[in-house]
Amino acid sequence: MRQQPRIHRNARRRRRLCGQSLSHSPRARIPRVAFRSGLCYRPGSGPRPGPHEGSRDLEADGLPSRPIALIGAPIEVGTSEPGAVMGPAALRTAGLVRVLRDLGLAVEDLGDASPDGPAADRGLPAVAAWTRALAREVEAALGQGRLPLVAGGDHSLSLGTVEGAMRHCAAAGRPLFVLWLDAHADFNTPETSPSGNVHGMPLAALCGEPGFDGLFADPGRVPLDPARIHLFGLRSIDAGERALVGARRVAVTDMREIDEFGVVAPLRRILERVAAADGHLHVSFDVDFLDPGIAPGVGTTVPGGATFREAHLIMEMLHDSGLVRSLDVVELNPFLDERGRSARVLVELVASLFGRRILDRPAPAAAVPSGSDRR
Ligand SMILES: NC(=[NH2+])NCCC[C@H](N)C(=O)O
Repeated sequence: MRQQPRIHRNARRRRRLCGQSLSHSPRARIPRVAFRSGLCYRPGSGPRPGPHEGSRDLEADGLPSRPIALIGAPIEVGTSEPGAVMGPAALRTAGLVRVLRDLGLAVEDLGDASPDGPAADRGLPAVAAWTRALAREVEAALGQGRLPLVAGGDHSLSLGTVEGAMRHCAAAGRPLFVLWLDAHADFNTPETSPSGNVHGMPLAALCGEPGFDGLFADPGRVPLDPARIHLFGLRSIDAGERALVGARRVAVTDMREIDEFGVVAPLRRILERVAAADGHLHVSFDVDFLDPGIAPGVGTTVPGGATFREAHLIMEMLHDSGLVRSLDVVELNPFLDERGRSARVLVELVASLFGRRILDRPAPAAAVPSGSDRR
C-alpha cells in the first residue's frame, strides 16, 4: 500500500484549514476554532462559524503549529537518585527533534539551560538557581510565540517552567492550568517530605506553601491557584501531602478513577474546563506516570501506571484540544533505562501530542470536549 509521507499530509491539512482548498472531510467543514475559543458549535445548532471567525491560529489541526523551542534542563539536584542529568541527551538521542520536524513542525533546539549561579549541591538553593534560569527561558520563549518543550531533568525543573508560564499568562491576562501527569502528587513541603527531595515538592512551592523562602526570584509573586492544578495518574502520596492536597482542593484523577472510567472521560472534563476559560494549558509529563513495564528509566517507579495505549490516547486528545501551550518531559533517568526503551517511548508520546496519528479520522464523539467541533 502506498503511504504518503506524513509531512505532506500535515501540510495538506494545514492548507485545508486555512481555507486554501476545499475538502470533503467533515473536519474541514467544521473549524476547530469553536473549541479553541470555548464556543459551543454543534452542526445544525445555528449559523456555522466562518472559516476564520474567532481564530487565533487556524493554520493548525489540533495543536497550533507554533514553533517549538526545545530547552534541555539537565537537573538532578532535586532528587537523591543520580542519572536524570542525562535525560535531555537521551531524549535527543532517541530522536526528539527529528520526529517533530518530520511532522512538519519548526523546532529550534536551544541547547541545555544552565543554572543562575552555582548549583553543585542538592536541595533548595541549588534548585532555586535552576528555577530562575528556566522561568526566564520559558517566559521568553512564550513571549516570542513559541511553545517551550522542556526536557529534563528531575521534576523540580517544573518550578521554573510553571513559574515562567505563570508570568507569561499574568502579563497576557490569561488563566494558567497545569496538568500533572505523574504517579505522585509532588505537593510535599520541606516539613511534610519524607525524603527531603525537592522533586516531590514543586506544586506546593508554586502554590505558595511555607518553607520555600528564596526559591523564586520575586518573593512577592502571586502564587499558583491550586484549583487550577489537575493531578492525573496519582497512585503514590505521602501522608502530609495527602492532607495538603485535600485541604487545598487540588483536582485529582487517581489510578482508581482511571481504572473505573478510563482516561477519556476525566481528561475530557479537564479540557472542557480549560477551553471554557480560554486558558493556557501547561502539561508536565513525568516518566513515572507510565507503567514501569513500558518505561523503566525513572528513579521513582510505582507499579500500576498508565499503559502505552492510555498514554497515547491522552497525547492525542491533548493534541486535538489545541490547548497545550507549554510542556515538560521530566524524570527520564537513562542510567536506569534499558537500552533507551523509555526514551523512545517518550519520544513517541511527544510525537502523538504534537499531531502524529495513525490515520486521519474523525475522533469519536466522546474523545473531545462536547461543544467542540467533532472530528
Ligand atoms: N516527581 C517525582 N518523581 N516525585 C517523586 C516524589 C516521591 C515522594 N513523594 C517524595 O516526596 O520524596
